[in-house]
Amino acid sequence: MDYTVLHIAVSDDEQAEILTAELADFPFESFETEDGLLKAYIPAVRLSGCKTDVDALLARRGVEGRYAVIPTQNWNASWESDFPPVDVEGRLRIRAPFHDPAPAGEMEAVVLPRMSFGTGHHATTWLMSRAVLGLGVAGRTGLDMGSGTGVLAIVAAKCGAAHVDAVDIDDWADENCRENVAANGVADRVEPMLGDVGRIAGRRYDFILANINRNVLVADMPAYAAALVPGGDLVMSGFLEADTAAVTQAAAEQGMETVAAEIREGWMMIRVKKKK
Ligand SMILES: C[S@@+](CC[C@H](N)C(=O)[O-])C[C@H]1O[C@@H](n2cnc3c(N)ncnc32)[C@H](O)[C@@H]1O
Repeated sequence: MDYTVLHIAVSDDEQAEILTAELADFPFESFETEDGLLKAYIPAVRLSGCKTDVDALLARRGVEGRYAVIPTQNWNASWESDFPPVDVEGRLRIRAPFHDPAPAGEMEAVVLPRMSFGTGHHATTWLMSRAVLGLGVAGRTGLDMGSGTGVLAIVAAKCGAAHVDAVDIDDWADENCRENVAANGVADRVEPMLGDVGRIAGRRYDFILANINRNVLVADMPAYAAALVPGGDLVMSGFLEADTAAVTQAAAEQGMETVAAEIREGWMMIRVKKKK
């Protein structure tokens, strides 16, 4: 698959973070910032459907973007050289199949090298993964909304969750999630589903994981609250510190109180609980 990379010159990390958060509303799958340059990667076939809106966003923000096509390449080789396994406090290793297995006693999630979000290298995935480790999901039923590679659903299943629905709006992410769920031997407990919040109508969950973005989280909050059992946990990330109030307020309006909040590299993770 060909990818297009959008290059944007940024003045500082804060500007890079704001642009990243806004571009994450489009089907960009991966971001990196290096030497004052933000690079945002999108499957070439998906750019035409959003290029006008992306260009309008760049104009609003007063920055210029340069697009370049990256021909299909061996992402396996690229990952092997570029990405070490991700360590979550010695308790979880998120790795590709070509990395060494985790030491005995350490949990691992194997993510096949593709361009969908959720390799563990992004601060939000790291925060969410660590939250899952401490959530007490064993025997409970959960939802991973915006599942990307499926990494959070896989970690939840490996922590003993009875069943996890893994929902993503992106057909390519859904396909990648299916591969990863099978590769991790959790296909009996993780059910990948293509779609958006409409897919969870009528379903009930003990916990919900949602690493998406501020706008989707706020818009879908009533559906999350309706699907959560009383006393259930909703863990969210994908938004910046400045957006915390908007997300916690939307949760409070649906009868969910904030019980934990953490920040990593400017990105937030909060856990809210539905009142009993
Ligand atoms: C930031 S990634 C998170 C991936 C993974 N859960 C993780 O923690 O690394 C967000 C994912 O949400 C998906 N997404 C975006 N909008 C969505 C929506 N309205 N409903 C479901 N999924 C959505 C994207 O396709 C993307 O795979």
